[in-house]
Amino acid sequence: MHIQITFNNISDTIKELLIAELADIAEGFEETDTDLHAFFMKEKYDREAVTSLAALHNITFTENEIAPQNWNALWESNFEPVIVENFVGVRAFFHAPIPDVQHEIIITPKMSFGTGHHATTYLMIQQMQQIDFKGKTVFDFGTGTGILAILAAKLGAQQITANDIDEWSIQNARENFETNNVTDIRLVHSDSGMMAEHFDIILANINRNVLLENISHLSNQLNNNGLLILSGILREDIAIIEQCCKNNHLSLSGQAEKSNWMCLSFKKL
Ligand SMILES: C[S@@+](CC[C@H](N)C(=O)[O-])C[C@H]1O[C@@H](n2cnc3c(N)ncnc32)[C@H](O)[C@@H]1O
Repeated sequence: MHIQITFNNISDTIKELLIAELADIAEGFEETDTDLHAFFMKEKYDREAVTSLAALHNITFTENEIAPQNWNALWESNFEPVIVENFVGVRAFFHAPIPDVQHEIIITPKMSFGTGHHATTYLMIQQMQQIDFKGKTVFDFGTGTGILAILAAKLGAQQITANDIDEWSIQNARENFETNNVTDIRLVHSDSGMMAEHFDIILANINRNVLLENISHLSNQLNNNGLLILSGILREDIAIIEQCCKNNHLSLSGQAEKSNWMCLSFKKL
């Protein structure tokens, strides 16, 4: 059996926060006008985490055991194309091509995070539009579906490494690299931002705590004048992230916001 949690009567902002906070343990989400349903495999369900999130946001939830779901059918029914300005269009293979965008990315997300729907990915794509990737070495820390690594390849990056803690995401990213004809990206299954190589650009859309734990590794691996683009940060966490970056020779060079989520760019001094 699987578990379905329903968070009742919540705002769109709280829905977005919950989706991001539960992305690592939930198999999928379904939204209605007022509610959010989150689906879990029984062995991955963490009642304590769900209860403390509900208390944090001052909301209620109900919990039901349900028949096993077809997660593929769930994401297919939920996945609408995403367009980031006229720069990038993200769609599934069953959608029609998106006209008038510079780069099209085809994603089969299944259980991984990274379709551009979430503000944190959208902001990363927007920031990537400002950066010259041609001939650059790139590390995509926490690649999920591989969306950012695919975009870096399409923008002309020369050598790309992508990692994820989640074995399922590694398989899914590999599948998406093949679909998008960018198969020379190196994929690593690992649980930290520590790599042996140095990079010109590091992309990291994860969350506050994983970022704080890894900023010193990321900075050590960045070439001088290299760029670190961080997303997955809430507005109230800007100061702590900025201070940690400052302590690690990284100077804030840009920031963007969407739905209370921040994307911060840093330059290695
Ligand atoms: C918010 S998703 C971002 C996915 C994609 N890069 C995007 O921008 O949409 C974060 C990803 O980081 C992975 N992750 C979380 N903690 C990690 C860690 N300590 N080491 C490596 N990957 C991690 C998760 O499995 C998830 O796929």
